[in-house]
Amino acid sequence: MTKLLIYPEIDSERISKIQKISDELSICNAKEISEALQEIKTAEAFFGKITPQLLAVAENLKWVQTPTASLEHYVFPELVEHPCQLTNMRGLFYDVIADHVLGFVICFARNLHLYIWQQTESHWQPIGGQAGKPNFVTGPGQESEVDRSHLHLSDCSLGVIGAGSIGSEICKRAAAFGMTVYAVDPYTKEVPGVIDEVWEVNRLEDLLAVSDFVVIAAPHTPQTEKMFRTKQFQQMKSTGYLINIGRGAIVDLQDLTSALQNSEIAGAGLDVFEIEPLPKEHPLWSMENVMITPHIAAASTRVPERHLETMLENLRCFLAGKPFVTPADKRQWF
Ligand SMILES: NC(=O)C1=CN([C@@H]2O[C@H](COP(=O)(O)OP(=O)(O)OC[C@H]3O[C@@H](n4cnc5c(N)ncnc54)[C@H](O)[C@@H]3O)[C@@H](O)[C@H]2O)C=CC1
Ligand SMILES: O=C(O)C(=O)CO
Repeated sequence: MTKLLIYPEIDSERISKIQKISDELSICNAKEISEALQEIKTAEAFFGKITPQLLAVAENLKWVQTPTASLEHYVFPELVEHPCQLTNMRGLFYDVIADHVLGFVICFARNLHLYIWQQTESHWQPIGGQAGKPNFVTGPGQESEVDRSHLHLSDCSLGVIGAGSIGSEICKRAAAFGMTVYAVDPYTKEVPGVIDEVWEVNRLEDLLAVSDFVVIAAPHTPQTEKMFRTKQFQQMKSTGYLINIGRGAIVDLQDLTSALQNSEIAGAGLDVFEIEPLPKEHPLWSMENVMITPHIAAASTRVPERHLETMLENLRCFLAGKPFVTPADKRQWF
């Protein structure tokens, strides 16, 4: 028998699906920490939030599966040193988060976020153009200078930080809209059919300089923490937009706020924040060039079943002694 401890507890429907994997599996779905502390002594596998307290009494632990893709809240020094293997939930959210990002991009390109502010006041006001009239058509005697307040997406470029499962899907969708696409990543070398050469991370400055939309799709790691400070905002185009669906800790919130207040960048689409929930009094809430979603970019009807399937697939691998489908590096946090 192999013992799997689950803590915090999950619903009985998922438990019965897990149990179907093998008759040789004994599952403990612990409700209370006292029960988890007792049961982890003999468990070989753990699904949930491992803590130093739990790990300290685990005598037989070989595998820990986290319930999230990101690992910053799951990794601690004793776990790094422990011989157990760690798996995460990456690779489940690629399409839905890419859709969310393209939603931000299209709103900014077409000013939909601004028109929604106007709509709340029944205010009919074309943005940009001459005397409030957009000059998408020029006639005799009219000013022919191009009005750049509504962007043509296929003239725009998008740069992604982290071309993993989510990042590469963002690249594919942006390319389908005719955008020029760039990415930096320490491991991914190409995005098939879209980017022949993903740049090394030391070319971040180059990516920031050429991208109209800069998208963070990387994990929070010791290397990415505060990757975006004032210097990086100054390296972006002043007409550029930042979109962050990776992790809040990658962007210094104060520096981002100042960059927006000083018009160093044109706007931001944010799903994740250094402080969550974003405090009610934070100045970002009232900036009309900022779109905020409350860490829900992964919300979707399909994600729960993918979540369970990833867990089951890793469990099958564990029982069969095969390599996991989502192995994670405890030192690198992804
Ligand atoms: N907003 C939300 O609700 C959600 C956010 N996420 C975030 O998205 C992240 C990525 O998820 P997946 O694409 O599924 O993971 P993934 O593991 O497939 O991709 C991560 C990519 O980031 C790259 N990377 C690592 N260090 C980097 C660095 N220093 N600079 C640039 N790239 C770097 C990796 O090489 C990898 O290609 C997660 O770690 C999590 O933080 C994930 C799910 C939901
Ligand atoms: O899995 C993650 O890292 C998430 O942010 C889920 O929303």
